[in-house]
Amino acid sequence: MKPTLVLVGRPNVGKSTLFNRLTKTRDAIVADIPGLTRDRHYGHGKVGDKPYLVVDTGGFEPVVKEGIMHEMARQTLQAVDEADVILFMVDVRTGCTAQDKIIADRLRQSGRPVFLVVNKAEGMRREVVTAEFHELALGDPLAISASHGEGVHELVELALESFPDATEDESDKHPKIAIVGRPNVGKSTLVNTLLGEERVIAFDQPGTTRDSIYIDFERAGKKYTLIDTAGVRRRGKIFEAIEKFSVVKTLQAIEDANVVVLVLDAQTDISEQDAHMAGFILETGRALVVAVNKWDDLDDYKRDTVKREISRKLQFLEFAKFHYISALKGNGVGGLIGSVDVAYAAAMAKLPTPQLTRILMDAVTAHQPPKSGPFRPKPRYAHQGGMNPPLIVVHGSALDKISASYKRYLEKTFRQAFKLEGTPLRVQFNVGANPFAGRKPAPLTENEERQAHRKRMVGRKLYGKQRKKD
Ligand SMILES: Nc1nc2c(ncn2[C@@H]2O[C@H](COP(=O)(O)OP(=O)(O)OP(=O)(O)O)[C@@H](O)[C@H]2O)c(=O)[nH]1
Ligand SMILES: Nc1nc2c(ncn2[C@@H]2O[C@H](COP(=O)(O)OP(=O)(O)OP(=O)(O)O)[C@@H](O)[C@H]2O)c(=O)[nH]1
Repeated sequence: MKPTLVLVGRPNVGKSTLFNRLTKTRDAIVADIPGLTRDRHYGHGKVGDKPYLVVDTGGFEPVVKEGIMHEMARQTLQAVDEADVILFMVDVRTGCTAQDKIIADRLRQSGRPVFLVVNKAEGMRREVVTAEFHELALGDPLAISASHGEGVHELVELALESFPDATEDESDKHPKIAIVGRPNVGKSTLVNTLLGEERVIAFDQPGTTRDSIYIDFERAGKKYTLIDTAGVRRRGKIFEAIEKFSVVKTLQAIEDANVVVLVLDAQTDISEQDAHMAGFILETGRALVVAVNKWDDLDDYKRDTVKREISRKLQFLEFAKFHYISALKGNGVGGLIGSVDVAYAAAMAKLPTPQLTRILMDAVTAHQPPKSGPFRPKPRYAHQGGMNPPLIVVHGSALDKISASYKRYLEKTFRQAFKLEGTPLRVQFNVGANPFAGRKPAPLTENEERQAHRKRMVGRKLYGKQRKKD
């Protein structure tokens, strides 16, 4: 198990900035707006040979009794309880505040190891920076600058001193799932239901989930990593910067995932935004499972209407499996994960060249590519060019003359033959010079040999008949 560092502190002390530096990602939204980091935020990092996990918590306002701030405080406390090391951040520019003292008390009670981190101390003398924070009684304050990177490496080394070096064992061969969708469709509820605990704040207010978070979990003995994302929202005046960021983050999460779960809301119309997001998923080539959520509360008539609307507007997602679920009640969630497994397996499938070539040749025998002018395209063999999405590269001559419909025919044939469900599939034609020119052709399989022989015999007979006639 990797040690977990948890970043705690008032809003705006620089937790997201430090988080980014520790994980070397742009995962957290950094902006000068208090309370922006609204969710727990998980990342991986490494110092020397020691890997660690980092958790960024929302701004800790322990005195708030209700509403989202209260909810965040609850989440923070949960993270604190799970921490191996707590990095308690304070801000030298605001000095030691009453709130810092309340948090310090709470952290002392937790009994976890706490390092007191004084941030925004770039270019300042250490003694000056740390003096006033001794009163928090959490040991020697450590001065850093998260944004300039000063003192950060030393801080992490110190924090991880008592943890052993890594023995590289964790294999990453499990699905990374991004849960995406418009605000309020029920992403957080779905994540909660999947995890069986209230790890992500679910709130009835658009834009509750502002940052993406990465969560490892196990279900039925299988490992998964879940990426929960901020919803894509319409432009508003005040939060425009944040919204833009959220869109980017959704897109990044899709890129980062193997399998995307697109959540739709059955109780509102399929919007352009839904379709745009679906289009983007398709473009990235990620495997996809669609969750039509809030299926409870709908009568049969409405269900019919929704299904019809979906098949009309999202026709281009026909490769994906659709699940009609209630994240709130937990209905259909098991089946959804089943489809994630299937889609992941398809996205990562290994397609051996001999098998691909055989399927290709059978397809060509059954139905030849139509002539284009004087040319008849002649596919000869195929190999796999990539995964997630599976890419099949077809070689042969005059392949640039292959029609779109013939391409679709080949796609369909490969998809069926390898049972590739839930993932886009790309077929590409190599129209460049034939790398096998001048070489011996690939050896035929036994079956192909037999078929070729039969064809030759038939040809000879026909030719014989023709000659007799002549
Ligand atoms: N001068 C200086 N500014 C910093 C430093 N670290 C962070 N900041 C700035 O402080 C502001 C808040 O930083 P964030 O990382 O968003 O703070 P946070 O604690 O995650 O805030 P919440 O998301 O509100 O909880 C941003 O404007 C940062 O650029 C630093 O080391 N020096
Ligand atoms: N009836 C019904 N309501 C649901 C279901 N799933 C979620 N909701 C409700 O929909 C609202 C929004 O749910 P969230 O999980 O916060 O939605 P989200 O997509 O994470 O929203 P953002 O954080 O804004 O992006 C909440 O009031 C949920 O209780 C469901 O299956 N059925």
